[in-house]
Amino acid sequence: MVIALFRHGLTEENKRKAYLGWNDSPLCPESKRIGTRKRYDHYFSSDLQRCKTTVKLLFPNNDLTVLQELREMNFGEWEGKTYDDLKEDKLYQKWLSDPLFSSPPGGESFQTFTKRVDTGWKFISQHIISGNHNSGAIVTHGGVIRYLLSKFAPEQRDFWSWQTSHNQGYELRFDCEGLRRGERCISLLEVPLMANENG
Ligand SMILES: Cc1cc2ncn([C@H]3O[C@H](COP(=O)(O)O)[C@@H](O)[C@H]3O)c2cc1C
Repeated sequence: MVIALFRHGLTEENKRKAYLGWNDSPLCPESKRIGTRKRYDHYFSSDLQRCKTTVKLLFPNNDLTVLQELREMNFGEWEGKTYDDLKEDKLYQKWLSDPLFSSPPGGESFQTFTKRVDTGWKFISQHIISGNHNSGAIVTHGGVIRYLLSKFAPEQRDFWSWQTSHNQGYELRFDCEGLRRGERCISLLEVPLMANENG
């Protein structure tokens, strides 16, 4: 069984390097030209528009389940702000030095974020297993992908060491029992996206 992870296309706020969690931002024109020939049995997307637009671009006309649990971490008062905007803020400095154990004001802690993503993952894995599907693809956010790779990639690496590009996804291959038991996957494959000739 394969579960693929794709990050949404580049947005205007990503370009500005602003914190973008539960706020949204339109995809840049260049990210609308991305495509893939890969196809999966079922598709899942974060409910934020940048992911819903991307899933339609990559996998048009397919069965889609939209899940709020697949959202990026909520950055609260820091949404839309950049490092330069925040660098003098004491709470921000504390979060940067210890992001797993402090949280943005009005936002989510890392623990709340990961618990929510775990709920989404459980739903997705049960959906794939009970539907006898061989594969599923998830279109979500950078932080969600990093967390899922730190938890399910064959090789144990921490959250920060994973790269999440807008131009490349990952396929995680599980055996059915391993997926059911929440174990790490058997193999991990990088899946480059390509420029869509129709774009
Ligand atoms: C713990 C944590 C620390 C982060 N630091 C930056 N981002 C990242 O989160 C967002 C990536 O989301 P998108 O894929 O929608 O562009 C970026 O705004 C970037 O700030 C983080 C995310 C998490 C979970």
